[in-house]
Amino acid sequence: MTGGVSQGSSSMDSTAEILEDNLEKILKGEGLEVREFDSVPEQVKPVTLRKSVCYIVGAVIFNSKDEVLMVQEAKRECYGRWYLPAGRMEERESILEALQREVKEEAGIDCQPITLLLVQEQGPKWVRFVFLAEETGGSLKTTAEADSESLQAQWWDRESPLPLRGRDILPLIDAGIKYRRNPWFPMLQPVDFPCQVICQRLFLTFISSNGNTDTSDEHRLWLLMSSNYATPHPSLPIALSVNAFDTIPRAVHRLVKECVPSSSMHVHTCGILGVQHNGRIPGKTDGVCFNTLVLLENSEDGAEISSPPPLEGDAYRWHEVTNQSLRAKIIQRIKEESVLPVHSLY
Ligand SMILES: C[C@@](O)(CCOP(=O)(O)OP(=O)(O)O)CC(=O)O
Ligand SMILES: [Mg+2]
Repeated sequence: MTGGVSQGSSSMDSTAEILEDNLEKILKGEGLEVREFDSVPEQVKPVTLRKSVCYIVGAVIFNSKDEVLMVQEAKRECYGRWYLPAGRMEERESILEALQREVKEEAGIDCQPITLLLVQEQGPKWVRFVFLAEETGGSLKTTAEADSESLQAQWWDRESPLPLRGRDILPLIDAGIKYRRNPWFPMLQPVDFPCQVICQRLFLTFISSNGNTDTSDEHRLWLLMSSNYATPHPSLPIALSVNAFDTIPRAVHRLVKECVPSSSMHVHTCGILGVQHNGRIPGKTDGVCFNTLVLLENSEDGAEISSPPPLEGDAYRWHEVTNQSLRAKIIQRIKEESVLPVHSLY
């Protein structure tokens, strides 16, 4: 969260307004600067592409006959087998530039992203950004154009037999079909914000449960806020991935464990609201900030809970969202799971 610090009641309103504006931005998939590490640069080791982090992009592209674009691999270890156009990001690339480069190199096709479809991760050492994209030009790579990137590209009807490099692409294709039939979350593109680490900005919510009623306007909703003084305004907490295997849920659980002593709480990582990356300066902006929607639930079924669990220490506090429209939006995203899925492969 950015902006000046203000004092007094009127400025309290401006603080609340700025906070609500920032929450709305995150909900819309927009980005916010990550300023939390500005005051403690020594505590944070920037990540470096292809050394401490590896990002992969993959494209699910359909033609008018609902066939999916596939490329035949030229690599020795998977020679002649078929896969989605996919590959590792290179230095100074944005995520979208990597997507378009890989599809062009491997399939000969120009493409535009429709939306991020899925993020798969095993911690910073392996993060795969899967896109639903559409063909905008170029021409299918033929065997006469075979090179080290691929042997050729073809449209696959998804039924005829095809020797695959890996069956891991089948659920990715299914996700593309499902999204085209029923876009269950708003289209989402990465946004250009520099970040030196891999972290999650937690949109961590707690919803009061008053027994059995299910009308959203009867629920109260709180967000966990950080009292981090490096940022001029109340800000959402940032969970840092601290090693190569630190997946998003692990980093989230660790932060919650730090501040919520209550053991009857279940932490549900709902999914991703936004992806912030820049990548322009190797070793300085190779990080990604995932704006992540998390729900803290009381694990005792049916318990009537009217307020969030107490917090340990003063690093965090609960902020009740009293703006009814904003509250309803947040509750709707949670109930409908209307977020970019993140599959954390342990
Ligand atoms: C890494 C994959 O998702 C496939 C994409 O990477 P490539 O092996 O095709 O890399 P490039 O040579 O850059 O195209 C498979 C995996 O196991 O991670
Ligand atoms: Mg590849």
